[in-house]
Amino acid sequence: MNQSLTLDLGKPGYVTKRLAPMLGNGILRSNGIVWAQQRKIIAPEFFVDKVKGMVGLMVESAEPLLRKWERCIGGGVVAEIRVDEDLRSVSADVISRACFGSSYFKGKHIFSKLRNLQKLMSKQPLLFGVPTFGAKRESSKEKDLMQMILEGAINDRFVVSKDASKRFIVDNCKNIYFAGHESTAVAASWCLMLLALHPEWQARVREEVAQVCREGLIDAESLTKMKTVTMVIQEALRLYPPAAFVSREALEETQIGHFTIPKGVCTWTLIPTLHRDSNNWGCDANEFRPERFAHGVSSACKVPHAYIPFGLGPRLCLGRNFALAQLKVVLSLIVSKFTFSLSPKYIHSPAYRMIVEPEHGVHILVQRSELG
Ligand code: HEM
Repeated sequence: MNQSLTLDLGKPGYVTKRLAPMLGNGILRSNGIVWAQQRKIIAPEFFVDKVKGMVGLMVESAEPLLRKWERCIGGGVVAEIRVDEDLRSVSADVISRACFGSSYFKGKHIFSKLRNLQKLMSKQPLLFGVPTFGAKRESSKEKDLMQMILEGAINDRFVVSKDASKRFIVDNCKNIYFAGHESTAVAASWCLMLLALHPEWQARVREEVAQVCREGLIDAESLTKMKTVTMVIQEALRLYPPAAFVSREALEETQIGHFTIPKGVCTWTLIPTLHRDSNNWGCDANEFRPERFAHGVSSACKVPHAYIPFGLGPRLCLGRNFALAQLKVVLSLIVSKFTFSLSPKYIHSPAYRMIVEPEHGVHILVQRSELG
């Protein structure tokens, strides 16, 4: 279903209607030719080369978290920290700086309003996902993502009037924030939970980061060398994929393989079910074993197409490279500065809401690492 190229399969009406006040007509809820056009304009801004240029700002965005945790430990040995909100702030800051050229901390009131809106909406069983946009970075000559996307929109024959390009930009700012902020933060929380539970993998990650980051410097080149970190992230996204499902509606009668899907019928792909299928992953499907990804996804399971934390096919996540880079930066910084274990306060309860999140948060006990 997800691999089908037909524009006759789209986001279901019942989902898009509810998300309309939050997402306007942006890429997440649009279908058909309107979606194809938006994708064409936005996609190039998330290509690997563009993301490489954002690693520096990802590191900058994570620094306040490191300083905060340092302060929490203070003169003591160990501090108990609930990581979720701190990771959400990092994620919001990264996306805000990268896309909108402004700092999360400056636009905090906008974020909290949008988060409240998302909290309300996540009480309804929907898909995954929250939004913002802010003022332009005053002094920077660099173009931020949104400026480039806006230029793409203005130069595009489909987005003709000034009003249409304004609408396009505002709606897609919300969409990118919605799609990227929460999901990446939650993925980072799950990674920390699993690393807290598996000190042997924490040690391996710490060792790798020390080896690949010369003088402790994390840059685009060092990220490409982080094999262990990548395996840990892949395994965390397998066990706790932030997007619980992808859904499609047949906008017209559609043929998929031997099946004829009548117009108006909705289909769902349940990602956690695929990711824990022992027929595909083996009898240890429910266990945390990052080494299964040592030779890539294709060797980790029988049917690699059933590993879809970022979806599959034409609507594959646009922010995949962005999210993976951010996760590597955040994890490698935290693991190189701190050692941590799960706090007795942690209650394991993955909640299947708009995204699969730890219902009671992730509490860890943090100490300064000897390397940090
Ligand atoms: C770990 C983090 C993330 C996960 C697990 C994730 C997951 C997904 C999934 C499963 C889809 C496909 C939805 C579908 O087929 O219906 C998707 C789409 C999308 N994602 Fe992500 N995502 C993440 C991070 C991001 C980030 C950081 C951004 C942007 C900066 C982003 C932007 C988008 C956009 C724009 C789409 C819609 C693509 C389209 O409909 O053409 N995502 N994401």
